[in-house]
Amino acid sequence: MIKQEIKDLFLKVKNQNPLVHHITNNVTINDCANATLAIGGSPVMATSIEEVADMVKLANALVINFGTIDDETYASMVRAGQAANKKGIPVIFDPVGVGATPFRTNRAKDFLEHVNVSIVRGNASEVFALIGGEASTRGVDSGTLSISVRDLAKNAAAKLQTIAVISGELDTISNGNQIVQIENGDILLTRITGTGCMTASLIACFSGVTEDWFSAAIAGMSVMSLAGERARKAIQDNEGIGTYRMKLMDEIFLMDNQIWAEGVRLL
Ligand SMILES: Nc1ncnc2c1ncn2[C@@H]1O[C@H](COP(=O)(O)OP(=O)(O)OP(=O)(O)O)[C@@H](O)[C@H]1O
Ligand SMILES: Cc1ncsc1CCO
Ligand SMILES: [Mg+2]
Repeated sequence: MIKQEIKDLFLKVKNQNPLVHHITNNVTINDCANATLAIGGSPVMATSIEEVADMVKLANALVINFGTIDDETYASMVRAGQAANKKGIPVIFDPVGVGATPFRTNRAKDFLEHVNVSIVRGNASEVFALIGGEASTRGVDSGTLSISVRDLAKNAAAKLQTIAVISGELDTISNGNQIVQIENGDILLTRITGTGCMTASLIACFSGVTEDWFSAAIAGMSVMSLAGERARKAIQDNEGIGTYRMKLMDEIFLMDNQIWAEGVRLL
């Protein structure tokens, strides 16, 4: 059932070319723009508080990523988020590094008080920190956890009234009732920066063309993990993460409903 709905989303993205407004970090911003283009969306990255609300008026989805947050960018994020809520487009929040420093954790909590987030996408320790857990986020990378990822996804979705997407060895998506896990992935995805950030962009593309944001979240997350698995098979033994990064972008570009349906392993 969910699989058929997701299959239909690939063509919708390609036909509708959703505009995804990002306010994101300055490490992986270019990768996010290219991942958006590769799946069939249009990216725009605009940060000034003077224009973010106007840009949201044109957009089909909004990505907010805390990677290199500062006070000025944060104010723009709140303004853009509120404009997106008013318009009814999905807000995808990537709480990068939350749990690592009090500044990030406090700002993330403040953001959730001011903006209705449709989908939270993070690694396990970031999402755990977001719901008040004692997480061990190492900079922007996930640490160990004292709760199962299934419980974490379900609790986070219920507590934050959102869809929770937790990436990891098994990706876990919950809307508070249902839980879907994705078996695909490859450890090399953790050896290049921005695969999580790009996942949020992919989710935004899918959620910009449907009202079924749960399916959109599963679609975006599984495209990254399946593309990562396929990219590993596409590199030679004497090639490393430089080639892998390029192949990953190729596999996102090549992804369609058929490749997806044949390769995805949902639990
Ligand atoms: N142990 C693992 N084995 C296989 N795949 C993994 C593993 N850990 C993460 N992944 C995959 O890596 C991708 C990114 O997830 P990750 O949890 O590393 O995000 P992240 O920490 O937010 O990344 P970034 O901050 O660099 O953007 C996902 O597709 C996920 O399935
Ligand atoms: C490495 C890094 N530092 C801040 S944002 C970012 C990109 C991955 O999240
Ligand atoms: Mg991340």
